Amino acid sequence: MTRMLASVTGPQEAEIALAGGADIIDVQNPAEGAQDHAAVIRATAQAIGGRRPVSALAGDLAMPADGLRAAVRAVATAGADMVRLRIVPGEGLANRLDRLAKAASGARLIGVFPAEAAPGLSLLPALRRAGFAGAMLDTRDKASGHLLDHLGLPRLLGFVEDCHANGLEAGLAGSLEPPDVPRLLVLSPDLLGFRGALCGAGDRMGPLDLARVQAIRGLIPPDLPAGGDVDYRLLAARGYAPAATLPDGPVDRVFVEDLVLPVFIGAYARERDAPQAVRFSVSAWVARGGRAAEDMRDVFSYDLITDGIRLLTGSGHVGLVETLAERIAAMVLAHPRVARVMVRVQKLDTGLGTVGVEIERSRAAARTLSPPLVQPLAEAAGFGHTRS
Ligand SMILES: O=C[C@H](O)COP(=O)(O)O
Repeated sequence: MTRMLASVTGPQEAEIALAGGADIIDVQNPAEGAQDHAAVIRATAQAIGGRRPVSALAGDLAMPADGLRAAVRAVATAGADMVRLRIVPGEGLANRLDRLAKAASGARLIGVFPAEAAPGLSLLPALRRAGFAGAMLDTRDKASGHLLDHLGLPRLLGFVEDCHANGLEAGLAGSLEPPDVPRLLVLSPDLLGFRGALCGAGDRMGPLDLARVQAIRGLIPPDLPAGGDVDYRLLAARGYAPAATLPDGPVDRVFVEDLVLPVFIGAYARERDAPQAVRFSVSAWVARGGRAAEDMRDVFSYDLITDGIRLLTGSGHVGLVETLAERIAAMVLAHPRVARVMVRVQKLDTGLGTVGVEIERSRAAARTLSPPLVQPLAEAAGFGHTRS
């Protein structure tokens, strides 16, 4: 399950976030330098009254040890259930983790890595040993771009997997927008964090907007009730659909044409030394959700195809174009809304003209789409250990 964190400036916005369905209320002054951060946290926690967990930033891990512990204690005693600490790149950070959990007195500690710097994942085991509950990636400089501008899908998948391997929850944030949500849900993070996308005109300095909170909420499927009614429109954002929509409903062809990427591919020894240009074209015949497409919840995003290709080609050398084409087809068919897929893989640098293979694969008629519907794409496609 992925939870939605909404950053708010105080009690008033907290109520809007709550009404819009946010799972975690994060107290954060987007202008920084809040006059009395602890007082705002206390007022927000009191207003929320336990209806949702409250989170708040306490400071930087680089702060002097005594000051850091005091900041963690102040935020926790003000009522935060989750205390976020920025992790700035640098040596000796592990030494600063001592006694932080005690200072947090029961609140869950979350380390926030800046997405702009190559995140120092070697610190994850130390975070776990120090009693942290999770780690997040977030952009520190909000003018520097979106999370995905700084780190590609393979790196983000690696972050989520490394967190989980260390027993930590994994969070992702950084000027996320609605089209980012289905792409990131595929990675199965425990948390997606938002501020700018929830504010009027997408300006994180502006006031929280209920309709925008609801729009983001609608893209993140809530926990599935066991055997209860499921809103499949929500699941569609994650690429899932009820069995009833296949194979009889209307079908759209979602396509990617002529995506060219450098790929380590080929059976010759020399083809292991350098990547070569490979062109990808993919068509996916996708069951419509039974209504006209109005927003991201109604579509199977072509981003899911391009992201999957990037993840697959970033996972090491592949011997044959046929192997790569099969993996891409399996990856696309891992989305239950996809009934049929065509994959064309063309090598452009062989000196023999354009060579390659084109395959078509269909969902086996016998394959059911019964629950569990929510299965990470990365896992379903068998590339859960990729790195770039
Ligand atoms: O963790 C949540 C942050 O407040 C995200 O803020 P942002 O969406 O404006 O980057």
